[in-house]
Amino acid sequence: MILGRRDVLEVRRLCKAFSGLKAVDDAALDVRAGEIVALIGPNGAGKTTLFACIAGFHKPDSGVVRLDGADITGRAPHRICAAGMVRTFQITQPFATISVRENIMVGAYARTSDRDAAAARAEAIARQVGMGAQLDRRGADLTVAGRKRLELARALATGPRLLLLDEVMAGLNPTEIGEIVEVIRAIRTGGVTILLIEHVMQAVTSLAERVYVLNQGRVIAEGTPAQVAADAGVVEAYLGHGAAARLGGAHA
Ligand SMILES: Nc1ncnc2c1ncn2[C@@H]1O[C@H](COP(=O)(O)OP(=O)(O)OP(=O)(O)O)[C@@H](O)[C@H]1O
Repeated sequence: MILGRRDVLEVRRLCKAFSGLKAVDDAALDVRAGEIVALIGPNGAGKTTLFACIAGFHKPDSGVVRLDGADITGRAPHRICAAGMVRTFQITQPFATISVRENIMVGAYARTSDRDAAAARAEAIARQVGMGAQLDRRGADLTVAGRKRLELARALATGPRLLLLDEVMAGLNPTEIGEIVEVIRAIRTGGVTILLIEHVMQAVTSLAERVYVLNQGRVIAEGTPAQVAADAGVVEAYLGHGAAARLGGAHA
């Protein structure tokens, strides 16, 4: 047992329905200080909705979200950001006509109102995510990989203790995935705790100490990447009813 690792994030009995569809159904999870935790699950499992409820973009129907022990359930995103938690978005939307530097400064203004300080912070963070040479490029001129890095940088510029990453590797090639995995690892080494939604299993396996699996709004498994990959219920959720038996003894 690891002693002394406190919970940064606690989610309990969280529910969110859309017109009767239970997108998140009694979900619970914990993220401890310094961890990288992954949230995985088939398409439509409720991962993004759970993130949105945690970060204040949706008001949950019921349940509790605690950040460092404080109840933040239903608080507005900017207040949650000020409290030290920020999320990125799956669909990246950089400001197209302004530079990478200015895009990152938008995040930095969450911590400072001084323009020079925000610019200096933006430049330091750009270097941290490997965008030091692209500071003057316009948002519109970035590749998919560049937009993903910028999304990460904008979030990081707000100075979070807990960073929620929604599919930052989607659409990237294996080389780009390898590079962003290293960036994420370095962010954690710098003291930021990370919860990430990810479909790229190679990245989940190499980054995450623990994984939660969501299916139809419910957490169906939790454990190390190897433990959840060997879980019959998880195999069923991804591949359909009876899959575990069809795959044979290893998953039965
Ligand atoms: N704003 C909304 N209004 C109505 N239904 C929604 C809304 N957002 C999500 N849903 C539905 O809630 C369910 C969960 O969606 P969600 O996007 O959270 O899943 P996901 O696990 O993030 O999926 P993916 O991996 O495909 O991004 C889906 O059935 C989706 O259609």
